[in-house]
Order: sequence, then structure tokens, then C-alpha cells
Amino acid sequence: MLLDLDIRKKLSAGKQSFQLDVRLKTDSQRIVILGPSGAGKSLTLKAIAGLLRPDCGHIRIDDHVLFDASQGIDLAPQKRELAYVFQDYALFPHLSVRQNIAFPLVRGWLNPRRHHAHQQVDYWLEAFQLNHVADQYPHELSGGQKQRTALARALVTRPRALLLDEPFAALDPVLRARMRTELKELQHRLQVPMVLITHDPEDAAVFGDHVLDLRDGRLDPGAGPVPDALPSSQRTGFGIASTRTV
Ligand SMILES: Nc1ncnc2c1ncn2[C@@H]1O[C@H](COP(=O)(O)OP(=O)(O)OP(=O)(O)O)[C@@H](O)[C@H]1O
Repeated sequence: MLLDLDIRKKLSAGKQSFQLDVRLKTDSQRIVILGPSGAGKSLTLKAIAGLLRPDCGHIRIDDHVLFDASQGIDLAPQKRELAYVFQDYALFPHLSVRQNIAFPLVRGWLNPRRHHAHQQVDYWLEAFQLNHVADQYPHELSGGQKQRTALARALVTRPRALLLDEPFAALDPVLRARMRTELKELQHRLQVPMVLITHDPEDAAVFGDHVLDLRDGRLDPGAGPVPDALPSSQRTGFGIASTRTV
């Protein structure tokens, strides 16, 4: 995947204003946008997803133009063929694991039936080892099982790329370490490009193929302290990515 991002957006609330200015071109498969709270990570991810309209610039994935202010192109989120996984996973509480995963495949107002049989749903239940909890509800799942259900629901639509908002934040430290490795292995296996935002340098160290430092709405070329675990070659501020193949 070639992600070509060049966006600017000014947001104001009362006397406060925030300027987002992100330019990036990368062919990496595991992109991590790292930054402290308020840096603009969620805004960047929302812009890629089509949930925030930039003032100007463009967003392209391969030869697919998602947004181009000068050409008047602004594809609706569902036309972007991307999947967004929210920090709290946003599972439907009244639907079982199987129904949650089937949800994007069912058109119209009706929820998937409880024992809805679908080849793709069965595939993801198997791939994520969720068969034994397929009929359970989100409140009956562990943190890791919830995350895998959210990932399965995202992947069942076969997206061009997966956008992940702080995917490990809701997990305890032991599970967090395991899930980072699991997600990296999953990305290797499926070859689905992933863009992950986080404030945790360890996420970037383990998962990141191309790591970008975002500070005050800008990708920072001379970013702050480099975590020990993270080779400097893996971090960039802006420009064309130096991709590390693992
Ligand atoms: N709708 C809005 N109107 C005005 N300002 C906004 C709006 N949404 C976000 N902001 C501001 O933009 C800045 C960046 O917000 P963003 O949510 O992208 O931060 P973040 O890096 O994701 O932080 P966190 O890690 O805490 O989620 C913040 O200062 C926030 O107050």
C-alpha cells in the first residue's frame, strides 16, 4: 500500500485553536503514529477514515483518491473501503460474537440472526480462535477476546487497510504485550496494511514498521526522546518512509 497524505485542518473551540498539518508518503504495511495526548493522532486517523474533512490537501491510497480538495473529491467513509477499530472496540452489546462479526455483511435494518451461518464469519471465528465463544456476548469476553472480535468484524469486509485507534490501551500490561505480538503476526499473515495511533512508545517499538512522531499537529522531524527499544532508522518525521521489512 502506498499511503499519500497531505492534509491541513484548523479546529477552534472558544479561544483555543488547533492546527493539523500532516504530510506523509509511505509504502509501509505497519504505520504507527506516535504522540502525546492532544497531538492530533485521532484527527489524523479520522481524516483518513472520512470522519473529518480536511480544509485542504489530499489523501490517496495506491491509485485510489479518498480526498482531494482541489478536485472536489471527498469519498464517504463507507466508500473508502477502510476499517476503523475504535479504542473501546465499540462492539454491539446485545449481539453475540458471531453476530458482531456478521454485522457488516448484513444489509438493511435487521441484525444478523443469532445462528447466522456465513462462510466468512466461520473463517474469522476460526482464524481468531473465537469458536468457543461465538455465542457469547461482549460482557462475557476477556479483553483479548473483545479485541479479536473487533478485529474480525473489521476484517470481514476485506478492507484496503485497517485503522487502529490505541488498540492496546484497554488491555492489562501482560495481555497488551501478547496482543502487540499477535497483531504483528496477524499483519504478516494477512498482509493487510495497518495504520495504528498510540501514545505508547512500546507499541511503536514492537509493531511499527514506519513510526511517525506527531507533536502539536505536526509530524516532528526532530522528535523528542527516542525510546531505547526503537531503532532510529524506524522513526521518521515526514517525507518518504524508510521502510523496515521484518
Ligand atoms: N471538534 C473539535 N473542535 C475543536 N478542537 C478539537 C476538536 N477535536 C479535537 N480538537 C483538538 O485537537 C487537538 C488534537 O485532538 P486529537 O483528538 O487528535 O488528539 P490525540 O492525539 O488523539 O489525543 P489523545 O491521545 O488524548 O486521544 C486537541 O487539542 C483537541 O482539543
